[in-house]
Amino acid sequence: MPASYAYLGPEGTFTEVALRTLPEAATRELVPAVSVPAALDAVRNGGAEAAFVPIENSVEGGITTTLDELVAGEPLMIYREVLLSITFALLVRPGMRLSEIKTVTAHPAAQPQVRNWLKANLPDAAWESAASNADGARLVQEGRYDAAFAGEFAAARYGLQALETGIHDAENAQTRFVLVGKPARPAAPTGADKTSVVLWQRDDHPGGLRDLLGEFAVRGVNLMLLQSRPTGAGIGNYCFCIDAEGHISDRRVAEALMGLKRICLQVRFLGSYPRADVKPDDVRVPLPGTSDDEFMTAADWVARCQDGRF
Ligand SMILES: O=C(O)C(=O)Cc1ccccc1
Repeated sequence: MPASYAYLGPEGTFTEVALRTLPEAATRELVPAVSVPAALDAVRNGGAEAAFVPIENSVEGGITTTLDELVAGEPLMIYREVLLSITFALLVRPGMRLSEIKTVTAHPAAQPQVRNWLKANLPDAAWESAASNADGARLVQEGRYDAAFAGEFAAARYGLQALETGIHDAENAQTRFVLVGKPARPAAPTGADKTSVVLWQRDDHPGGLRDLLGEFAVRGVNLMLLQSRPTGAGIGNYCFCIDAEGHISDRRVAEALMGLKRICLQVRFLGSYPRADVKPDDVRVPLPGTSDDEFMTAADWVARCQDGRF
């Protein structure tokens, strides 16, 4: 039996479409999970080799269920990311008219992407959250709700009809998905990589967050995501999920992480993996003084000073 990837199901989610763009998915059994935690649990308990889940969208930011699952529990690591452009279709049972729709459903992350459309077209419809967009389609098929926002491709799978397609409040809305597995050696650097970490401050003091960000800034490491999440220890207690440009094997990234390890209460490494948004050729050159060579030359000079050989 081939190794399996768990994904946010049921069949017909955007997550499944994004997963199928990965070449390695073709050689795995793809197993739908009822939720993001269920998909990640399958990895933690050895039931699946990896899980594929949404983590961020360009309209609302981080998908908090996924971030919170990666922040806590047995450590997991991100190995790949996929970006997918998202537009929604309004799916109904055949024959249902727009004027008859009283309840609509979708994944909570879909709501900010269809809010204006709903206000203009179905201002009185009640919103009900579903475990995923395809699960919303399934619930419409069962007669639980009148309409679901989902991918147009989910219509056939659930015997539904698209009353409207191409629904998107924001142009170019994209969702980012990640392939998550148990910790192991990260993939080799490609030249266009991203490193994800979670940081917990050691103590609360003025400029505390600036101190954390400064570890990246002084080494010329650009940040791509900063999302605070409550630690659960009381109001005002947050950890920080950060995506930085570069790979942990880049000296400037490694040195930034060493700096953070020294000043943070805890640092959780979530992986270094190829960026889906650019190719190695399009990546900016490092700022002056932050290339691997320059870090190595400086380290070599210190070693020579320590030896009295400068
Ligand atoms: O994959 C899906 O269908 C989901 O339910 C997650 C999601 C939610 C909103 C936009 C893209 C993906």
